[in-house]
Amino acid sequence: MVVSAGEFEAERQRLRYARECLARDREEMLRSAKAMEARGDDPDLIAWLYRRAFQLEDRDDAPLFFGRIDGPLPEPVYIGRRHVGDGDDEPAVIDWRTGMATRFYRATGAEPMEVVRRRRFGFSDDTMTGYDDEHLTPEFDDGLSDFVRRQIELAHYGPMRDIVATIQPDQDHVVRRDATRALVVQGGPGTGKTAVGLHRAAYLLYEHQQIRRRGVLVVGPNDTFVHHISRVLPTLGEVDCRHVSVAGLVGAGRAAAEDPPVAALKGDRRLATVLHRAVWSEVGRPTEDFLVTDTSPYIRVHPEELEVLARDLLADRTAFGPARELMRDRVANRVRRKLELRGRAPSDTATRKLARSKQARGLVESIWPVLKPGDVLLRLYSDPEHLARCADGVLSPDEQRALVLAEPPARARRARWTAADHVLLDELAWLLDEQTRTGHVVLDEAQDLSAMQLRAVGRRCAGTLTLLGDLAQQTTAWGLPTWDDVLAELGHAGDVVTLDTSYRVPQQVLDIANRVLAHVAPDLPPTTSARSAQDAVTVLRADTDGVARVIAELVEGLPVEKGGVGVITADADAEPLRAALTAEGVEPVLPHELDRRRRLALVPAGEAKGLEFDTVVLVDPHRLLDQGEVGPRLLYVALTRAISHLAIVHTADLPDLLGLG
Ligand SMILES: Nc1ncnc2c1ncn2[C@@H]1O[C@H](COP(=O)(O)OP(=O)(O)OP(=O)(O)O)[C@@H](O)[C@H]1O
Repeated sequence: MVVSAGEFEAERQRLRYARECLARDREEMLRSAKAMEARGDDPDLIAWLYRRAFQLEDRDDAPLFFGRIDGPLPEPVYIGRRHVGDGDDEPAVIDWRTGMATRFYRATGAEPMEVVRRRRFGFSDDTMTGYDDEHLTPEFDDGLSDFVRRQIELAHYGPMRDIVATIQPDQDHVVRRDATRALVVQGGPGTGKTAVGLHRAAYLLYEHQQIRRRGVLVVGPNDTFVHHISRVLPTLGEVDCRHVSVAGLVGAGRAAAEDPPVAALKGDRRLATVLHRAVWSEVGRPTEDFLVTDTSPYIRVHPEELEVLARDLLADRTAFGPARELMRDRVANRVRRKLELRGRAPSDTATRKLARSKQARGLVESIWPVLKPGDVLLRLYSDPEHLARCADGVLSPDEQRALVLAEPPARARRARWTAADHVLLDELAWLLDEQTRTGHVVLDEAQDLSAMQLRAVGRRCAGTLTLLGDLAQQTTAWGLPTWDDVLAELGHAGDVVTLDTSYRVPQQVLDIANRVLAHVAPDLPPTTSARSAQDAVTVLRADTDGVARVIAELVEGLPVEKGGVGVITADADAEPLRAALTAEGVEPVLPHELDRRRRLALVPAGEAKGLEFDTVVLVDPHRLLDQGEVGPRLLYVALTRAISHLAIVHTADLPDLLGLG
């Protein structure tokens, strides 16, 4: 960074000024909120003011501006994570999501968009350390700037950071794409899909009131990943977002284990039909008259009439629970109509009272029973004849047999539901009752979800979705083969865009990973990297009982500023390796717990997806290939977690697939 002392001081002064403006805005907002509270004004408005005040907090981890452009306006334009007013209706800092800020991200030498100079500021915590200038003349090199490269290679401790200061043009187009249809972002490892998806959520929250009102739901593959990403949106000032794992979404915190083929069957979309039939098959046929005796004259509604009312409701496809309520209203209206035909004029109140009466409730519940998801599912799993009726023409006899429990529990409360069962219970819960939906859903690692899991995500969405994923990284027995299939299950029309430049993984590491890619997904193009580092890969041979020692020496020899180390190993080897590392004095922590003192995390290959580490130690790649059909894909995922360095430690010959022989 070449910096003129006078100009640097002026920029620091500008930052101090922006902070003063922000503090003033925030104080004003808090003062208004308190005054409104004292007056007993609208609680929603007061809550909104407090939320805004939270968003205006001056945070150490998020300096008030990170960039500046000169050219489009007479005065320089400063760009930051949020708008800061100068008290005179002029912005001291503009929000990165405004149209003007687009120029900061997209201007190039060939198409400068009136920008003559782009300035990027460097910070250490909240202290400005310098800046870097790009002069957008036709000779300007649009490749990855040294500044951005340094940002990517900064030591990573703790959870994922936002990339708002360095979003690249290809990524910016995805972030700001309109949300009228669902969007699938397909991209190789490290192309920034997760980062882009989260920034897009922040962008949509800013742009669309409708999404702001209903909030954003971010769904990731597992809790480790959710911890890894959950700081990005709050750092961008967005708090109306819920982060959850796919299992957490359907309440499958603790789930029983299950054979993958049975789990895959339960994830098949045909189960939706079976469940639908199971619920609606519980609607009984009315057999008795509904006789109302507290009217004059008495009124009788015959079973055939009740059946017509029930049939109409069945045709409307209302959720089961609300349909029961509607049935009560319709029965009461039928009584009213009959009274009117006899010259009476029953009031609305009397009709409502009848609809809510014990008698009407009793009648309707005898036709339309109160059901619980667990009872419906348990009946399917424990009553082969009932299952055969509901699965007729949908599941083969063998598939039906695979679902029936050998020793079903007496009650649903005692059932040990598996992860796939929880998805079915969720489907049932939504069939039985309407639930609240979210304004926009971001689904990460979307290639791994079963049809039934996708339905669980899709039905929570009141607007559209952003799906992030990589078909080459699909490692489940139930993932769907194409993005069109995924969109079809979600019930949303959408477009697929591709990101093909990796910012995380150096080219030397990708060269190895791309050989594996040619094996696991020959139809997908190899990913190229924006970064290259000659010493990015080391291969170390170790004795079987010397792996932990080799890793301990590597960590001890690595300067703190080189960041954290993630050891990735076959799932079955994780616990023995954890014990061996602890015995060597380098006890591993969870990825989101990494810091300057605890610099080693251990991750089973099955949980490595979406994570990243400055240095990755991949232990015994041949053991990953032993993990069944998904082995080569797990290897592809594991190889591509490194930001700066990949060390492969092996105790047996390396798989040919790696081309390192
Ligand atoms: N524009 C950028 N500026 C700075 N860093 C970036 C940028 N784009 C990506 N990165 C870095 O690359 C990392 C990878 O991004 P991300 O996890 O979003 O990629 P991904 O495509 O989801 O990868 P994977 O498929 O391997 O999970 C980010 O943590 C970030 O550090």
